[in-house]
Parts: sequence; structure tokens; C-alpha cells
Amino acid sequence: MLALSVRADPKVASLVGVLVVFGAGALALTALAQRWVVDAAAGEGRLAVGVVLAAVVGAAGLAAITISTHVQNNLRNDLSDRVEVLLNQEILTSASRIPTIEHLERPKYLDRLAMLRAGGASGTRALSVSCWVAVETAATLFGLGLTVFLLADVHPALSLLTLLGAAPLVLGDRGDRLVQRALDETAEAARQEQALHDLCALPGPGKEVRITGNGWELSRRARNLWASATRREVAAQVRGAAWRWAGWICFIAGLVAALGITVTMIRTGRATAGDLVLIIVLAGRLGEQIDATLDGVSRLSEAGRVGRHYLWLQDYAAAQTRDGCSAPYRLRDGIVFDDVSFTYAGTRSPALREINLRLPAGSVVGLVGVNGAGKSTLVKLLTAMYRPTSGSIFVDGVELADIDAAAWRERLSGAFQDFVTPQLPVSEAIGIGDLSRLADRPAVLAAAERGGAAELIDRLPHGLDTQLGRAFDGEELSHGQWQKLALARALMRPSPLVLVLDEPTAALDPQAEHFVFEQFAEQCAQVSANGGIVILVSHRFSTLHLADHIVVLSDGRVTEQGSHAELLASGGEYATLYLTQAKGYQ
Ligand SMILES: Nc1ncnc2c1ncn2[C@@H]1O[C@H](COP(=O)(O)OP(=O)(O)OP(=O)(O)O)[C@@H](O)[C@H]1O
Repeated sequence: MLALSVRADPKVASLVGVLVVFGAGALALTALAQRWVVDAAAGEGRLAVGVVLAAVVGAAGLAAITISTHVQNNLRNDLSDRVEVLLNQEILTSASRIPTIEHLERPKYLDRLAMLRAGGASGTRALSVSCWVAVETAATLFGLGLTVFLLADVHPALSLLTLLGAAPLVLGDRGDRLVQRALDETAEAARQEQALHDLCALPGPGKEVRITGNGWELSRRARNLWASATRREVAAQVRGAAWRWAGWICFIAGLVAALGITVTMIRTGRATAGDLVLIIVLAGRLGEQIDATLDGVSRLSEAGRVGRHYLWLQDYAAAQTRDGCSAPYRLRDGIVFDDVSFTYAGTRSPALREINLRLPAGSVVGLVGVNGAGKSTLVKLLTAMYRPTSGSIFVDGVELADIDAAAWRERLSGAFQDFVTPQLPVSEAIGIGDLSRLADRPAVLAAAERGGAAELIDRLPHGLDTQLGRAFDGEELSHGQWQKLALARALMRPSPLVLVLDEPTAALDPQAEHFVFEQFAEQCAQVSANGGIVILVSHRFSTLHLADHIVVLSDGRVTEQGSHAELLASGGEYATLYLTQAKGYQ
């Protein structure tokens, strides 16, 4: 964090450091000044010298405190803001460079990311201020050392007061750890509560929630989650506070004893009235110093908790990112699944089992199977979103795991069932399918034509320059119209090695679907001519006529494969599914 602060502004970072230490030492100076004044007034030394010295030292101490609190607070806040921005950028960069998507799906990882991104004094804020909290805590400890020295100067036993002062520190830390554990344990419930609230509050799911009338039930569940998480947190806060109070009681008992010792010493002439004032002032400061140290330790411990999540993310990103070889320019042989099995983390049964499959270069492969058969999982492995649990995928004989994930993805294209709806101008909403041609309007228009979106664009008020999305005062599109743009986006890359079309026309009307499939035939031919493979995942058998090889998945296994005619003739699962659907149209 210190390095980030220095990176954000080296001059301000050094100035703040000096001011913090200066301010902490000044506290002891003002206490000394008060003793000198009292002793001088009581005639313990030379009056004029004592008063002048006390006034000079006291004024210097007060000036130091004023400067350090006013100047340093402003500078520190500004610096911490800048460090927080840098940290957030690093977190986003690390998260986005992870080639697989496991961290976006596993609750354990999502909780860590949510904790990192938490607002308020937690999350990156806690981390960004941590280095100043550490400097400040070190400076407070330095002030504490001076206090011990001055107390021991009056009577060595009085330095024990500081030991008792450690009681709130140790017991308070124990209380803080209880609270932090509770926060960690309720993180998942907090995410679930947020997800339920989003279902009720966001416009997308709002329709279904209102028609089914299940909004109150979802809100009730969200409230229950919130209530149980809050109960858990409040209970931890109360227990934490009890530990802290126990610490303070020890300290106050010690303070009473210290005052007793000093009064006895004054009576026997072994201490002065100035010493009593010094003890009272230092004990009062000791309270502040211990409080500040406790607060510092608690904030450092919160920063440590967030820091562990931050380091985990960095390590995880580094472990997942391997340098690999480049992707082939053109497929010669094809892609081979060699005994590939895959089990999602946290689940018991494999989603794919012992898949042995050859996808020849230049082929159009249809993937068929009932819901949950494993089609999307196979596509996720092929696009390197996940790595096989066992077995290997080979691309022209090179293991996919050895190919640089980013380089491999650059050679893929895809339109998926859960397509994104980027609220950008139309040209960019399509152009981001191939960043290298984002500003290439003829290429964007050609992709729009192939995706069946050309007519839609013609009808928009500013054509390709029309802003999309109501959130930005733009045009809102229907689900099917958004899918046409998703298709156009997928068709931006001219010659991908693999083109994945996962239910690409599910939201299109029959006319649009017919038109798009005519275009697809051309696109498939173009991809195939370059040795690329088209993967067509669909429940609509009418759309599979483009496929020259069909693979049937069932319960994670390849149960049949062949051409449409071969599979129909074999009378297996494909034939049953096909005939069931055909009957529905009669
Ligand atoms: N992210 C995930 N985490 C855990 N299990 C998953 C995940 N995604 C899918 N599964 C499980 O893996 C199995 C295969 O799912 P997959 O999405 O690959 O099926 P599919 O054939 O594409 O289904 P559909 O036709 O409904 O899209 C299912 O049993 C599903 O529950």
C-alpha cells in the first residue's frame, strides 16, 4: 500500500508521513509543558524560566498537533482516494485477466470478490488507508513510549499503567476478530439478499415477478436473510464490545491505583504537584493513545482481512494465467476430445464423462441433447472457460491447455443463449465482436446483414449511430432484436477457428430465423473453407440441417454421432427427439 501511495503522489506521501510522526511526539511535549508550569507556579524552580520554557514547548506542541491534524487529514484523504482508484483498477485488471470463469461462478470466490468490492470503510477503502493507519499507529506507539518514559520518571511502578493499558488492546483485538469472523460468515447471505432484491427491483425480472405475484415472497426471503445476517452480526458486535469493556475496566483500575501512589508520594514529599498534573494529563492521553492504537489495530486487522482477499486474487490470477504457445492460424486436422471428463467445482457428479470426440477441420457440427445433457459445458471447455478435470483437448495435436488462452479466444467467435445487451451506439454494440475492426463501418454493416439486423438498423432513428438502452436515453430493443445484434457481433470476426452458435435464433421470429439460416449457410461455408469449425447447439431440429456431423449428448456422455440421415435411420435418441418435435408441427 505504501508503494501504491508513493506511486499515487510521492511528495504528498512523504509529507503526510513526516506530519503524522511529528504530531504524535507533540502530545508528550504539551504534557511536559504543563508540569513545568505547575512546578514553576508552586516555586519548585525558577518561575520566569519555567513559565517561558513551558509556554514555548507547549505552544510548539499545540502548533504541531494543529498542523498535523488539519493539513495531514486533508492530504491523507485525497491520497487515499487516489490509492483506492488504483487498487480498484488493479482488482478489475486481475479479475479480467483470469482466463477461466470459475471465479465468477463459485460462491467461495464470489464472496471474496464481493468483500473486496464492498463499499464504506470496508473493501478497498480499508486497504487504501491502511498504510497511513500503520504509520499513524506506529507514531502513536512512539508517543506511548514517551509517555511510559515520563511515567517511570515519576515512579517506576507507574510505568505498569501502560501494561494495564494493553488490556483494552489485547481484549479489543479479540472482540474485533469475533466481529470479522461474523462478517465473513454472513457474506454469502448478504449476496443472496442482494440478488433477491435485484429480482424485485430491476426492470428485467420485474415483469415475471409482478405477474406471478411472487414479489412479496421474494422480499420476505430477502428480509429473513437480512434479519438472520444482522442478528449474527449484532450478536458478534455485542460480544466484541464485552471484550473491549473488560479491557477498559482493567485499565481504569490501574489508573486509580496510579493516582493513589502519586498522592501518597506528594504527601511524603517524594513528588510534586506538577508530577500529579503530569500523571493526570499523561493518563488522559494514555487513554487517547490506547484508543487510537486500538482503532489502528482494528483497522489494520480489517485491512489485513481485505488484503488477504486481494493477495488471493493476485495469486489466483497469476496461477491461472500461464504463458502458452500461439493459436494456429488455420486448422489442418481439427479438434480432438481425448477421454475428457469435467466436474464443476462443488458438485459431485460429472457434467461430462469420458468424451472421445473428433471435430474435423472445416466441419459444421450439431450438438444435440435434452436439457442438462452437457452441451454448454462442452462448449465452455472448447472455449477454454474451464479446463477438463481429466483427459485432454487437442487442437491440431497441440494440447489446448498449452495454448495461450487469450490467443485462443482471439480466434473464436460465438453467439450464446445468454447474450449480452451492451448499451452502446449500434455500430459499437456490433463492432466489439472484433475490436480490431470496431471503427470499420463496412465490416459492421456486413456483419449486421449476415446476422439479420440490417433492416432493424435501417429503422432506427440514427442508423448505426443510434444509442441503445433506456438508461442512456437511447432506443430500447426487443429480446429478438437484441439477439440479432448478438448474432451480428458473433459474425464480426472474418475467419474464426471455431464459431459457436449456441441456440442462436431462439428469440427470432420464423421469418427472421429462415433468413438468418440462409446467411449462416454462407458463413459456415466461409468458416469451413478456412479450416474453421462451426458448432451449432440447438433444440430446434429444423436448424440442424446445416450440420454435416451431429453429436448427441446424454447425461454427459456422447451416445450417438453421425449425419442426420444416419442418426434417423438408427432409430436411437436423436430419432426419438426429432420425431417428437416433428409430430408437434403436424
Ligand atoms: N456453473 C455450473 N456449476 C455447477 N453445475 C453446473 C454449472 N453449469 C451447468 N451445471 C450442471 O452441468 C450439467 C450440464 O449442464 P449444461 O449447461 O452443460 O447442459 P446443456 O445440455 O447445455 O443444457 P441446456 O439444454 O438446458 O442448455 C447440468 O447437470 C447442470 O446442472
